[in-house]
Amino acid sequence: MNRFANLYFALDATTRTNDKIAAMRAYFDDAPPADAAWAVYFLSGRRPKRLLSAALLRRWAAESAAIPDWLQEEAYHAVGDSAEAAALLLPAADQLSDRPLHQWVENVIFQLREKDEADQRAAVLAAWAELDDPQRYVFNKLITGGFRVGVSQRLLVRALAEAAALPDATIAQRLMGTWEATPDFYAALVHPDEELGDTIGRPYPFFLAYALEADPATLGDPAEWQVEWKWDGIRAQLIRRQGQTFLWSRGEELVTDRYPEVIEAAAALADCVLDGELLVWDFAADRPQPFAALQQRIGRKNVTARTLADTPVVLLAYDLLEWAGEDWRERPLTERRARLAEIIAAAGSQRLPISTVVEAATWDDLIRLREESRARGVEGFMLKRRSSPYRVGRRRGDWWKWKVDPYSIDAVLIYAQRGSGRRAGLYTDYTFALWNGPPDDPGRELVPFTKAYGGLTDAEIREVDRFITSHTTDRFGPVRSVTPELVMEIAFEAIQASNRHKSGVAVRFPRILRWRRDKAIGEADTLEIFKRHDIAALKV
Ligand SMILES: Nc1ncnc2c1ncn2[C@@H]1O[C@H](COP(=O)(O)OP(=O)(O)OP(=O)(O)O)[C@@H](O)[C@H]1O
Repeated sequence: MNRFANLYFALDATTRTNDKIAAMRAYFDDAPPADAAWAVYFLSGRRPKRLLSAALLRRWAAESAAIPDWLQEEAYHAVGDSAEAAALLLPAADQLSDRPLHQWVENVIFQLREKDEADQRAAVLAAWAELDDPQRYVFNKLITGGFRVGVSQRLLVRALAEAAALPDATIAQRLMGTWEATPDFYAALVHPDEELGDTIGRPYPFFLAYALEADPATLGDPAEWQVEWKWDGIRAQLIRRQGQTFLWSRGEELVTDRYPEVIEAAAALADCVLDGELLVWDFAADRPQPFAALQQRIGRKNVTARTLADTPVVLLAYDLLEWAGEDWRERPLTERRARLAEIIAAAGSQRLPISTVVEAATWDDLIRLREESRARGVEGFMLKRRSSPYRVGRRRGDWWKWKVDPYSIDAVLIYAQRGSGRRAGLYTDYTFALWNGPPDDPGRELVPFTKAYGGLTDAEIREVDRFITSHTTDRFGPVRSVTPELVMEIAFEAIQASNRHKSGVAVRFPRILRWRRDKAIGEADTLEIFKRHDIAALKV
């Protein structure tokens, strides 16, 4: 555990890619395979679900440090993070143990699940007595489900590839799909040639895009690019091998059971692996339904006939990764696309359509066509170099996403709450409101509409924080309501009708674009603005 906590803090201490890779590499060179397997598990973003609430953890820490609740609450507000506050409050450990990571995970952490609260408390107190501050912090994060490390999958892959002296792509693929964090798994992961266990359902790593910020003309001749609509669904890989079908989402979750209509249609496919987008399709209008419709299917394991009828899902295929048992990823896109078209035509299922290629002779034509995106229910274009292979991970150069500009709106800050982590102690969590009537309506009110983050500089955040503490009008638990004075521009990607929100709408990916010091609250937008976007037409 000590070694893993050191790794965690080494990764946290630097933003330099090479230092992060070196820290992981040093860990993998040293750690026993049983520990390395768990490290790979956690570093790749897998983590146990919350086993205990943060509030319980803080209470036990306060009890064992013999401090009153109010002081514990203050400590929490000052630090802004329960795991850290608890780790800091505790008295020094009696006797440090150096039990390896895998024993902590398997014999202590996962065992908490089976215990009642009294036994959990005893186990956690016993653990704290054996751990120093950094280890306690990691332990606390793991049991409260808050463990996050600042390394991307790509860096992890590079560190493992260096440790194993293997190509990055081999490691990336061996990490895909489901696996157990066992010593055997780790040994196979870094083994020079051995294939990992059962590979029939194993997906390929997804190729990801970069956002196109430059003028598209910088990409050269449009004829070299395959242009597709950027669909707003869920990225998925459909695997058809030896009569079996597997469906993986980009989050590396096996979702085969969630979309039975797609799986049924896939029975008509010859052996192949397809990359594509899961979408709820409106067959009458021959266009996708908004993401909100798909959201109703995402978490649902129990798919009823009604659900299938109301939210019919398709896999819109856009690439071919494997054909008749052969890996096709190195072949140029044109070749993959041509074969994909044949495969889709042969399957002949409306559940397995192909992503349309948008034809245009010039970039200007494309700029004009892109204006149709919102009306078509898509997010813009994907540009794919016709000669390119299908690569691993996010690589610049061959796949660009060229999205339509986000919506933006001017809203008024009305509630605030303290943030956590780096900005603990400052009010950084804001709720914004819009007017429910036009400026000449004296009775109009501000209606809360969304939370939004990001977009402000550190100096602005401090300034807003001072404003909030000096303009608080009311408090509800940790939330303060403030005099409506500050106007900020909020961007978002899509709007949905919602009866859960007082404003009647919910927006997707809201974020602060800038502080509009030049606007008074009377100039903020009204809910009316959404009418322009015909939200009533969205089926949610
Ligand atoms: N025609 C298409 N070809 C490839 N990807 C598409 C297409 N239409 C929609 N997509 C989606 O766009 C994403 C491409 O952008 P990126 O690889 O950056 O993923 P992302 O981070 O999920 O992006 P975003 O959040 O912008 O959708 C894919 O993951 C996929 O879900």
